[in-house]
Order: sequence, then C-alpha cells, then structure tokens
Amino acid sequence: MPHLAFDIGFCAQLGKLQGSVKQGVFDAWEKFERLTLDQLFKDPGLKLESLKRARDPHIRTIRIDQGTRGVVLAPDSGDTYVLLRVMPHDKAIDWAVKQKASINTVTRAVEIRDIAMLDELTPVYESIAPTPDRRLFAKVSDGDLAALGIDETTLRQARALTDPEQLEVFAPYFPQDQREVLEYLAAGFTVEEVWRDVVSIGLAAAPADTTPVDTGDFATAIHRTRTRIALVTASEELRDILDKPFAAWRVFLHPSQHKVAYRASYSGPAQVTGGPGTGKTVVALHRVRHLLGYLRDGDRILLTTYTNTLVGALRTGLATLVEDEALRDRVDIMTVDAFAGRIVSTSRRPLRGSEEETRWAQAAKATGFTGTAQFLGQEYKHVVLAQNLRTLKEYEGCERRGRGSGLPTSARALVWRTIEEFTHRLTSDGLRTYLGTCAEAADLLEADGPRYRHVVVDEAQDLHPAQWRLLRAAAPARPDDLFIAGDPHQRIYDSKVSLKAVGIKVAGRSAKMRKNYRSTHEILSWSTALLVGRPFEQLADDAANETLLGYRSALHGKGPEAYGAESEEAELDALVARVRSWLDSGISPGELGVSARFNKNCDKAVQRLKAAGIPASRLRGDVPSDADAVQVGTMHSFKGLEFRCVAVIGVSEGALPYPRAVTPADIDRLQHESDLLAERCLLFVACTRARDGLHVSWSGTPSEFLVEAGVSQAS
Ligand SMILES: Nc1ncnc2c1ncn2[C@@H]1O[C@H](COP(=O)(O)OP(=O)(O)OP(=O)(O)O)[C@@H](O)[C@H]1O
Repeated sequence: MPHLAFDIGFCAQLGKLQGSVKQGVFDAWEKFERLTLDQLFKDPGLKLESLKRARDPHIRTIRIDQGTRGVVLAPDSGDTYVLLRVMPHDKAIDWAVKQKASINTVTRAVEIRDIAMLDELTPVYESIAPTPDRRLFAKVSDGDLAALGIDETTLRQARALTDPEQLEVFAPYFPQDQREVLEYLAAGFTVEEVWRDVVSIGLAAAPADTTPVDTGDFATAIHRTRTRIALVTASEELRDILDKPFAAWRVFLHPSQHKVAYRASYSGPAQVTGGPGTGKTVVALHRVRHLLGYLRDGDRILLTTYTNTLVGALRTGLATLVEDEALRDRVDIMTVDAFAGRIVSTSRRPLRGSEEETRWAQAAKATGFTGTAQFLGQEYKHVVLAQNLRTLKEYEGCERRGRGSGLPTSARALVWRTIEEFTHRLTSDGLRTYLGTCAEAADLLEADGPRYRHVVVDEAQDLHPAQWRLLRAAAPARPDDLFIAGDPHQRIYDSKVSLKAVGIKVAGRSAKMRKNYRSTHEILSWSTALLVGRPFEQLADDAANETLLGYRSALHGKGPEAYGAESEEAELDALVARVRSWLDSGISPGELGVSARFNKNCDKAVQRLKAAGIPASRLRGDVPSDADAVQVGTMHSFKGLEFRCVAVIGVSEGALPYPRAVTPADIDRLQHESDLLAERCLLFVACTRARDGLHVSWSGTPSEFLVEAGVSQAS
C-alpha cells in the first residue's frame, strides 16, 4: 500500500499554511493510503506529474488545492513517497525542477540539494577563490571529507569556499547531512569531533546496516532517514501534526537531542546546555517521558522551572508528548518557589519585590545599621542564604565569595543582627521571602527525606543556591536523580551559581546543543552580536567559560529591523504599523509578541494596539492571557517563550541597562558587572524569542547595548 511521508522541510512550513491547504495535504495523504500506485498515477485530482525541466526525475508534483502544489520525492521502487514542500503552483514548479535527491553513502539517508543553484554559484566562487591553501577547508583532506559523507559534487563546491560567510551563502542549497558536517568543520571542530558528535549520532538513530550502500535505492533510504522524514500511519496522528505545528518536533527529535533525552540511564545528575532555541525544553520533556516508562509504584517526578508562564508551557508540552493522563498525573509541574511553598505549607504571605527595600530599611533603623537597604538585601541573598549560614560565628568566619565590597569581621555582627531583625519581623508580621522559604523547605526535606524519584529542571541558569539545595534534597542521590537544562547566556535574575558549588556534579554527564530550531539565522546572528566578547561562566563549573561556538540556525529569512524614533509616541506609531504589516501578511495576533523592559511601556503598547483595533493582551505569569491577541509582556516574562514575530520596544538609553537594576561600581564592583550582564542578557532573551520576524525600536538615544553591537541607525 502506498504512503505519503513528510519531510522536515514541509513540517517547517506548517505554521504558515492556510487551513484549506492543510486539508488538501490531509486529502492527498488519505489518497495515498487508499489507492494503489497505479490508481494514484491515473488520479485526475492528484495529478502526480513529472516535470519537463526537472534536474531529477524523482522529483514530481501533486495537486494540493486550487493553485497550490506539493513537491514530492517519488522513488523508482517501493511505495513511500515524500512530501518535500507545499507552495503556490508556479513557485512549486520552479523550486521542484532545481532539486536533486541523493543518498548519503555514510549516513545512508536521503538528502535534497538545490543543484541548479549550486551549479550556478560554484564557478563564480571558484573564479574569485584565493590559492587552495587559503580556502576554508584547506586543512581537511579529501579522504576525511569523504569519510564524513561529503560526496564528489559537494567536495568541489566546498573546495571553492574561502570563509564561513561564503559557506552561509551555500548552506541553504547543500544536502542536509553534508551541510551539517561542513558547518561544524567551519566552526573549528576536528574531523574526529564531527564524526563523534554529528555523523555517528545520526547513524545511531537508524537500524545498524553494514551492507554496501545502494545509492539508487531510495525506497530503503527513505525509511532510514528518521531524522528528517516522518512516516505517519494514522489519520489522528496526521491531524495532530497539521493542527499543532509546534508539535512537529516530536516527530523529528534530532539525533543529538534523542541521545540525551533517551539515554537509558545516567549514573548521577545530568545536564543539557545550549543557546536559545536549541530544544533544551523539548529534551527535558522527552526525558520526563523516558523516565515515566521506568517509574516504580509510588514513584513521582518533579518537573520544575522558574516562572509561572513556563509552568503552563511545560504542562502543554507534556500533554502533547504523553497522551496517557494517568501517567501524566505522576508528574508534578510547578515553579521551584511553588514547590518550596508546598513543602513549608505556611499561611505566611510571600513578600513582594517592592516591599523588600522598605523592610530592610526598617530593620536597619531598629539596629542602627547605617549602610544601604540594597547592601543588606544582597548580603542576605548572596552570602547568608547562598552559603546557608546559620550563626554569627559562621558568618564572621565566611569568605564572602563573589562580593566586590569589603566587610571586615568587626562589622559583621551588626549586619548579622540586622538580618535577624529583618527575618524576625517578617515572621511576626506573617510574611516570608521566596528564597527564605526555599531554604526552610530544603531543611525540612533534608530532615524528612526526599519526595520524588526524579527531578527535571528547566531554565536552570537562574536558580539560587538555596533553590538548588531544595531540589537536591527533593530526590535521593541515585542514578537519574536530577536532569538539568539551562543556558548561562540567558541568566537574567541575580543568581550566579555553579552546580559544582552546590555539590551537583555533572562531569561526564553533560551535553551541549548547538543547533537553533527557533529563529532564522539572521535573527540569531543579530541577537548573538549583543553578547559578543562577554564572558559567561558555565552552569556546571564557574571556573570555565561557556561559549556559543558552533551555535547556528538552519532557517533563513529576513533580518531584524531596527527603528530609532524621535519620540515615544512615534515609536508606538511605528509599532502599530509593524504589527499591522505582520497581521496583513496572514500571521494571527496570538503569534505576535511585544516586549519591553518596563510594565508601563507594555501598558502603553496594549492601549495603542487596542486603539488601532488590534487585539492585545498583557502577558502575566499567573493569569492566562487571551490566546487570540497580540501578547505583550516585560522582557522578564518573555523568558522561555516563543512567537512567530516579536517587537522589542523601548530599547533606549536609561531603560537598558536600567540604572536602578545595576549596583553602582563604587558600592560593589563585581555586583555591578554581573547586574550589567544580566541587563544585556535580558535584551538577548527578548530578541531570541522571535522565529521569523524581529523589530527592535527605541526613542531618543538608543541603548548602549545596541550601539556596541553596531545597531544605532534607523533602518
Ligand atoms: N529537533 C527539532 N526539530 C524541529 N524543531 C525543534 C526541534 N527541537 C526543538 N524544536 C523547536 O525549537 C523551538 C525551541 O525549542 P525549546 O523551547 O525547547 O528550546 P530551548 O533551548 O529550551 O529555548 P530557550 O532556551 O530559548 O527557552 C521550539 O519551537 C521547538 O518546538
């Protein structure tokens, strides 16, 4: 019986397809399931046509609906066809005739390349190339390239390239597996590393096969291309993929993600890091699914993250991945703070951020401490709670690691008394701090014993040592106790901690993701420029630095647009115009995000959008927002989310960095540096939420972060 399988390139288009086109795809798939090959070829509605000018006879088209065609890979033998793309009629024909399918002799997978474009580009680049020893892959031998799956045609093209920018030009047209190999080599990885981290992982995703590769046998190769071709056998499964385009990744977990998520067992805590959009959350969810398969009676899993909005996203994600409700019920999904609150089970109200400074000032007045409330708050958080200090003696003897201000031992008694005054007053007024609650909860768990068999943590970079102590105590120290996903480049809260410092050792159980699945290459490289040259300490060990080396996206699109307005009013006008143009291009309001540093800018944006007749809704962690409206939220609330297009507004001097969020250098030099970096990361996080479109604007003078990244002109 014939089948119509789906290529990852088609799945990437799903978010943009109209309902009628999706229905057309569904109907075509059903026809393949119902008819014989002979009937399919004769079917007047399907029009399974070969193309006169095609570079490859295996590439054909089918009718999807009036005016839309699907491009398919049609093998000579076998009955599984692959839907590669869906496009308007003329565009589809134009694209189809340029493509060529082949079988990679090393990965044994089907690859598609734009042979027409590559044939056109290659002689041009060859004619301007310097001597062979100054070209991009001069140090890699033909033999090594062949061993990594580079074929004769790609070899000639690769040999013409001089630098990574030229590779970027060729990349979208290259065959997929070969492209990945070349990108890793260009990023500085050795042949051995590329074999180990890229090629062999891909091989492991398909059944082992040691027979010689038949490069004409597409029927077999299609079934082996598990990382890019999805074979869908049930109509409900197809409906699911078509209706929930975000669910398509379930089908195509990259081998490097699969290896981490489905490793049978880790002998202790394991970690996955990687830049924004590299699928860390996806991997964490798949790990939960894997662990669910091995739970013993009574065992439970804690899946935890930083903000309430993300809890919602994790809940939805797990529901799409694990259909069995009874199984899902064995996973508790909540923020670390909510977990602490549950353990402590208190009626004391958590202190709001705005109340804290006043409370510190009151405590200082009571004890006669003359320093600032800011100093006290930071000392409590970064020294006392971070090091779990319980007595004045411990405090007097501690090394104030990471603090950039001196505090002689003689001065500590008064600080300690003030901290005690602060905590006593809180308790007697029926109040508590979130971090203090985590410390209390950790004590309780350490005394009473763990509550979970496994703990899976997302957005781990922002957790404080007290929160780590709590999570460590939540599961017994056994294999697969902790699975941790995070990215130091997205640290936006003031909690700098390395796992090593809190006794969580992930050495030998750590993986790094480098491929971004969310944003276009253009958005990604623009956003990454905001961080260039800044040091980022690793999550596992702060003695080593984290880099975005090899971090890249396979998607291409329009570059971000930066807009400098004369006034705030003009900036909001430009925002409305931009949002309207996105809506006019067929994007629905709920797929658009608008982010600003402050609540007041968010409120103004909502007002202006609404006044222009555009539905807009404030995104707040604890309140579900209107899914059919433009989502407007602070940069902090955008953490972990994603949107088709994002407008980041108010990126002006005085807003980013926000002076009140940055400790003055003369008070604490180290804290100053770390606060500045957090502000920079905040802008990075907001910009990297965008998939296809990014608009960044300011009024008056742009933020120094934009100026340093070379973006200061209106464009
Ligand atoms: N293998 C894959 N194939 C296609 N899409 C993928 C794949 N893995 C993840 N994605 C998609 O990429 C996007 C980013 O994934 P995810 O949110 O897990 O990344 P992240 O690393 O947690 O991001 P961030 O750190 O920025 O919050 C999501 O839309 C996800 O569905």
